[in-house]
Order: sequence, then C-alpha cells, then structure tokens
Amino acid sequence: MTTVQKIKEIEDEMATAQKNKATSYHLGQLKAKLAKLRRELISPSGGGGGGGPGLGFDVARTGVASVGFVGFPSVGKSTLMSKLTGTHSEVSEIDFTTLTTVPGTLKVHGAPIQILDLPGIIEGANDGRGRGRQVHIPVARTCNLIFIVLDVLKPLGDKKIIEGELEGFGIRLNKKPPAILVRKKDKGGIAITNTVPLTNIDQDEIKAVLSEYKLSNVDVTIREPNMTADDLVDVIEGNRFYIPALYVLNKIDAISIEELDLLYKIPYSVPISSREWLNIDELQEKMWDALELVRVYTKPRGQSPDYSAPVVLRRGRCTVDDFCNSIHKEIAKQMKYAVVWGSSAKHARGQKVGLDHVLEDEDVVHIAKK
Ligand SMILES: Nc1nc2c(ncn2[C@@H]2O[C@H](COP(=O)(O)OP(=O)(O)OP(=O)(O)O)[C@@H](O)[C@H]2O)c(=O)[nH]1
Ligand SMILES: [K+]
Ligand SMILES: [Mg+2]
Repeated sequence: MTTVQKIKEIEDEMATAQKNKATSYHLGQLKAKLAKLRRELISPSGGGGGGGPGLGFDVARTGVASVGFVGFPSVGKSTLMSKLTGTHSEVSEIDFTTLTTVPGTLKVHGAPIQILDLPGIIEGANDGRGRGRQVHIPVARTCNLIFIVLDVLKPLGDKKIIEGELEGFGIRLNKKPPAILVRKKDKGGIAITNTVPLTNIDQDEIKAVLSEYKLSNVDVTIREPNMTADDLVDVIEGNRFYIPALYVLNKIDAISIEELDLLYKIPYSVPISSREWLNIDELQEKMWDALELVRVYTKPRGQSPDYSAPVVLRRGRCTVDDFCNSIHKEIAKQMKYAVVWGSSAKHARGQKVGLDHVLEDEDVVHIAKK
C-alpha cells in the first residue's frame, strides 16, 4: 500500500467511527498515525514529492512582511497581485497561467510588504493526483499572512478543500499554538495535568496518542481550553506553522447585493473585485491589521522625527532593544536611555525608558547615547 492509500484508509475509518468512551483510545491512535503518514508524504524522503523545505523554490525575500496568495486556478490571484503592486504577473482565463511564485511589493501605511502570487493549487492530497505538483505550497509556510483567494460563485466548497491542503503541509490558519506542554523524562510513566476542563478529549485518547509516539515517560500539562487530539498531535509533531489568513472573495462584480450580504458572514473574509477594483481599501486595511506591524519613527537629537521612513517591527518583538537591533547591532550597546513619545509613553511630553520598554504603532523614539 502506498502512503496515499494508507491515509485514505484511515480517513475513511475515521469518517464512519463513532466517538465514545469505548472508541476513544482507537481514535487517538488513528489521529497520530494519520499525522505521521502526512508527514511522510510531504517530507522530501517520503516519495510524495510534495516539496519539503530546501527544494529550491525560494524567491528573494524583501520588505518587512510577506503575504502569500493561495487559491484554485483562475480565481484572480494574478489580477489582484499585478494591480496591487504594479508588478507584471500573467493574467488569462486559462487555468494554471501562473507556474512559478511571482513576487511584488506593496507599501501599506509606509511599510513595504512583499506579495507572493502563487500558482493555482490542485486538489489531490488524498488521491495523489495533485500532491507532486503542489511544490509551491511550502512557500506559504514562510509567509506572515495568507490570502486565500476564492471565486464568489463557489466560495465555501473551495475554502474547505484549500484549508485541507494547507493543513496537510502543517499550516494552521488563524490559530495560536495550543497551550500544551509535553516534557519527556527518564522514568515515572505518564502524568497528565490539566488546568482547564477536558471537553473534547479523554485520558484514554491522550494515552493512545502518546503511545503511538512511544512516549511512555512524559509530563503533559494542558492549559488549552477544549483541546483536541489533533492539538496534542500538533504539539508532539512540531513543525507547525501558525499563520493568520484572510479569505478574499473575488469577482463580486458577478453577483447581486443580496448574495454579497451573505458572503460577509464568512469569518475573516473580504469581498472584492480585483478586475473592477471594488473594496480594495478594506482589503488593505484588513491586511494591515492582520500583519500586526508596529511603525516606529526615529527622532534625532534636537530635530523633528523622521516620518518618511518608519522602522517597522512586529507585535511581540517591538521593544526598544528590537528597535535598536533593527537599525544596527551596535546601537543597543551604546544606548544610555531612550525617550519615547506616543501611545506606549506614560506622558505626552515623552517618557525616559530602557531597552525592555515595549513600543506601540506610531511611537517616536530618541536614543540617547552613553
Ligand atoms: N468578473 C471578474 N473576473 C475576474 C476578476 N478578477 C480576475 N478575473 C478574471 O479571471 C480570470 C483569471 O484571472 P487570473 O488573475 O489569471 O487568475 P489566477 O488566479 O492568477 O489564475 P492562475 O494563475 O491560473 O492560477 C481572468 O480572465 C481575469 O480577467 C474579477 O474581479 N471579476
Ligand atoms: K488564469
Ligand atoms: Mg495567476
């Protein structure tokens, strides 16, 4: 049996299986087995040819963040990317027009963002048809945001298939890493501690997953509300990519206002028309919010701040130390203190802070040297 056939067999079994106390151990085993087979399929040695890391489809990365466009052929990815960035990417009504990853740059609120137009994806994780040709999906794992571009005339079916394909490559959309800690030890067996109630998984299923990974001496600490077996598998497997995503519902010029109202109910969605250039402002605003970038303006001593070229940092990595390091690695060492103006400062006249201070979007910073 090939890996693809084995996956199909397990998926079929899981689709019909009842979830109850008697079956939970077996279901846990199946979920862990499935994850291991999927890993085999996308690793370069697995024979699936799905394009693990290092297969050489990298494009030169520029800008402070990147957005990858993923979608079925002819949903309008290249139309959108060309118009947003001014970079040429071939457009036609014929499917699979784009055959390689095409990069372009778009400035949003002063920050240069790299846009990656990817080839149209092919359904086929489960029957082996498409997998070998989906060599560009791994590029999406390196993006800070994914646009799942959908044709408004068939959004929901396509959405589900694309999510499945991305999941197969270890991508988790609009999700945080599960708050589960699995710590191996030399002896002592399995100890499970949960600070939140377990609603989607029981001890048997947890033990089945652990046993499938031959983890017989481990401490498992669970702080994840409603944790599932898949969450546990993700933590044990590692190599998961937690990436925000927006569903770009394209071609709204082809539908009625009533139909458009329904589309707005899809979470994380933005209806647009790339050809007629409708609602692109909202798309750019949502892109900006999802990227969680922090612009910081530099203020040299005795001069006004330089608003033309912000230093752009990411939320979670935006201390004064991060700010210094993104300019030059020596600056933090030479700093005596910093003065900050803006939302992170306590007073309007500016606040004297150290390297640990966390900056906010549009703050102004002056670095005083020793
Ligand atoms: N009606 C309508 N047609 C559009 C829109 N955007 C793109 N199209 C058309 O859809 C077709 C496919 O557009 P592309 O930009 O080549 O689509 P793609 O997703 O890049 O396709 P592949 O590279 O083949 O994956 C072209 O004929 C476009 O003119 C839109 O907003 N409305
Ligand atoms: K096309
Ligand atoms: Mg294209």
